[in-house]
Amino acid sequence: MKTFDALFAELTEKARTRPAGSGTVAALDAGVHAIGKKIVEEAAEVWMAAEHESDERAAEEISQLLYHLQVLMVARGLTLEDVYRHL
Ligand SMILES: N=c1c2ncn([C@@H]3O[C@H](COP(=O)(O)OP(=O)(O)OP(=O)(O)O)[C@@H](O)[C@H]3O)c2ncn1[C@@H]1O[C@H](COP(=O)(O)O)[C@@H](O)[C@H]1O
Repeated sequence: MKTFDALFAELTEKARTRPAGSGTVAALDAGVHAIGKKIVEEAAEVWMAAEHESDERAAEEISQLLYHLQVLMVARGLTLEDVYRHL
């Protein structure tokens, strides 16, 4: 099962190697503004799923929000340590 740290390593590598067909590369090319809008959209979907849908759907939406947060971190050049030291 993939962890938060493993996904971040994967996305960092995608940003470095820029493989064809990567949604992450496309998102990074779209920029921080577009990624930020996606985060807001996914956060709303998390809220709605948590309030109205199953545990499975809520977990799925949360995973998507975590993914888009990580894409924003990569876009800004932030590391896991940059975030973890605030936890
Ligand atoms: N975990 C994710 C992940 N979670 C969410 N998403 C993206 O976020 C979107 C969530 O979309 P919604 O369900 O809200 O659907 P949507 O609004 O119709 O989506 P879009 O039209 O906006 O693309 C998905 O379509 C994916 O584009 C993800 N994209 C990739 N990953 C993982 O990231 C890694 C790198 O992926 P690639 O860069 O695509 O190779 C792989 O391990 C993937 O499994």
